[in-house]
Amino acid sequence: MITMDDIIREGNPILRTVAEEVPLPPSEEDKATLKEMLEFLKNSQDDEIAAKYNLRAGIGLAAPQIGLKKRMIALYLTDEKDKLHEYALFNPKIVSHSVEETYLESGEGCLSVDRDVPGYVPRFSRVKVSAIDINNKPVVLKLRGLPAIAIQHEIDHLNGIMFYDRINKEDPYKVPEKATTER
Ligand SMILES: OCN(O)CCCc1ccccc1
Ligand code: NI
Repeated sequence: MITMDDIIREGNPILRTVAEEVPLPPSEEDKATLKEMLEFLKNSQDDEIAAKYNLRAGIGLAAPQIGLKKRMIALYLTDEKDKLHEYALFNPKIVSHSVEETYLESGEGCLSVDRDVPGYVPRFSRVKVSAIDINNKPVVLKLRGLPAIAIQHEIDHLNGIMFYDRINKEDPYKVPEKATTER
């Protein structure tokens, strides 16, 4: 199982590389890895398992965070309407997005960043993402709210971008002009 020992921390150059597309159909090994990434998220949100293995709770994970320069991400979270968003995706791509921006009022964190970095992280309010699922089926996701924020955070990891790269350097709490607040 994936534990915090497997999570690459900032300073490791892997987090600053552009990950490679996964050749399709995905190999058994890549499918097993993607399943393990999703399993990690579920474990990290299970109080007992998280305490037993000292896991930090995460709603998303990108393959570079476990040292793999491959375009694979997993998401496991519920949105404000209590809908579960459980995704294990190969080669995700934002195909369109709103002009409108949003940001988490609490700011963002990252399993690869062992420190608080305060400030608003501007994200597109709504995104349309195309990807290949674990069964090699094409999927198109239209997301808003926390799921939209989370998938943008993960796709950023595939492009070597950390959440704090997007915080306004002069004024971290400057509200992005096209923004609505995500609480
Ligand atoms: O890359 C995933 N990860 O570091 C876990 C935290 C993910 C995350 C945290 C806040 C807002 C969006 C996404
Ligand atoms: Ni992260």
